[in-house]
Amino acid sequence: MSDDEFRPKRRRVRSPSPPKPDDDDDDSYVPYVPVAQRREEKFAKLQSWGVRSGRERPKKPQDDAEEKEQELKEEELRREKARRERTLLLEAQEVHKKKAAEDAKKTVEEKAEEADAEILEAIKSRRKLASDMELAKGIKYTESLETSWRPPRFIRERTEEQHRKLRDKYHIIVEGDDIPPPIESFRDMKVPQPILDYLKSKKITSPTPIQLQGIPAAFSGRDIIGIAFTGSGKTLAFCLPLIMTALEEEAKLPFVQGEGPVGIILCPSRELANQTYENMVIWCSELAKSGKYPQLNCLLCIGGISMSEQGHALNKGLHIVVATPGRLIDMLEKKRFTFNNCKYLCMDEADRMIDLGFEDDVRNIMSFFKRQRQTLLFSATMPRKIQDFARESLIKPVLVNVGRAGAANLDVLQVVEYVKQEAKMVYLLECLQKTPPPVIIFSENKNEVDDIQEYLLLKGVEAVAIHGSKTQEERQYAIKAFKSGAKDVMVASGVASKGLDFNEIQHVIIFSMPKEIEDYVHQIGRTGRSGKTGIATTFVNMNTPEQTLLDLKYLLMEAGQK
Ligand SMILES: Nc1ncnc2c1ncn2[C@@H]1O[C@H](COP(=O)(O)OP(=O)(O)OP(=O)(O)O)[C@@H](O)[C@H]1O
Repeated sequence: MSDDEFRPKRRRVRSPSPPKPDDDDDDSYVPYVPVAQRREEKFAKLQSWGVRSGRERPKKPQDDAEEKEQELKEEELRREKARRERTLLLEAQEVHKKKAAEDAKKTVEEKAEEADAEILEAIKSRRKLASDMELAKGIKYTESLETSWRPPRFIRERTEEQHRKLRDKYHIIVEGDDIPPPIESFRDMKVPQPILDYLKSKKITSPTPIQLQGIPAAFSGRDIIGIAFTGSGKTLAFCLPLIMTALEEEAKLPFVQGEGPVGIILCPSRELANQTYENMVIWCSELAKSGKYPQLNCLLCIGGISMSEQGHALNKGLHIVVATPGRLIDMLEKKRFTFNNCKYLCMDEADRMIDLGFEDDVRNIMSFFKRQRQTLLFSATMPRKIQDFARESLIKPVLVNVGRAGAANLDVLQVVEYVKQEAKMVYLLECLQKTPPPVIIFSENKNEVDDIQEYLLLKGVEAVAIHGSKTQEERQYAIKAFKSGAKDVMVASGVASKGLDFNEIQHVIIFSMPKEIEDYVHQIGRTGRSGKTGIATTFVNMNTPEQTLLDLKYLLMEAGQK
């Protein structure tokens, strides 16, 4: 008998099956098995015969079935995990191999340079606006998204010099490569007729400077950083391109339930989201009413409203979502809809979205995108560091700047008054006499907002209040009452009212000066909208920080104010 034939018999000794009686002398060989192991084997054997330790309850057959099922499930999970790990490993190996092949071709200097760039890139990418997936896979898009839109021939035939002259005429500053031409009429931009008719009915007949350059750039599929003073019509500039994209996608293949959205507009506050959503709904219904365009479905995705109210929008193909970050993430995580077909992302008040607290949320939202998107960042103010950062995160962006970023609207007369802290309330009443209503009063502090409202109500002034701690209903009621003219004065905290478009505000009173000058610009921007003039009165005193006063001084000088 050879050695090979001999060994398996030896191993059999350890097997739980009893030795065969006719086994010959091979069986007399019993290798040493440590006590602990023997004990374990004995225990296992007893268990397989159904004997259990006293502490364990006797098992019922259904327990066994459950246990088996559990085991199967665990096994399946283990296998799934192993499969995933193997795929990741293979991918990593593939990337590594490719990189090694590329590296072999490079000189030492090139490699050193690349290493430096990588370190810099790693630092920057911590704050990049790209999705984690893109960052992880090193995906870098270099070309803007293609759209079917082209400017009319007569505009395409104009020279660069003619475009420049037109931009100068409207004080539009642009930066970027191959900038699409400015277009002076909505019709020449090929805006659908039903929307043209609707805009005309609202006395919106020719585009504002930000629209004139921003819309052609956005229609061309370009990423945009759009900066234009408050009340200059930015909303239309970023909503119309999304409508056009949605129409184009719907024409290719109509959306059915579970598909969409095509694009998303992110806003920093519920009120702003609500306002933009309402505009979107009107424009889309004008299109559908005409019978020449399909119905585009919009969803408002903000905290404080129940999703069942919005259920109807999810029962059909979804085209447009207007959202605040928190609720949007919630909906995406719950898979109420996906970004599989989403190719348009616009952030309103983008500087605030990136700078203040929302950054992680924004990055989280980015991680849901599965394909290249067109990204648009709009705001009245855009600090340089955010501009630079945004520029790096976008693809071949076009920067459109109407008036210096952060500059105040020149249609607002800015008055700054020294008012002692304890005299503010009383002076406020006097100040309200400067103009007829409607008037907005801003304070940075929620309690102060409540105190001012209470004081005004006591003095017989019809005032409503809005700040972050009010419920959604209270906030909506206040906005509605003020917009409709039922209330003369709105007292508001800066954050809650940013970007809101109220009709013909005569006077903005800044009861307590915000620390950031950008917030001041947004607040005074509630008046002097769409070409009308307004007054802003700001109270300052010993409590106002010196830096804030200096910023204010430069802003006033720049705006040519006293
Ligand atoms: N081309 C236009 N001609 C006349 N009015 C317009 C035009 N475009 C928009 N408007 C009107 O101007 C007002 C302000 O527009 P919008 O709210 O878009 O300003 P904004 O630039 O977004 O301001 P903010 O920075 O405060 O959010 C709206 O009532 C809008 O209907």
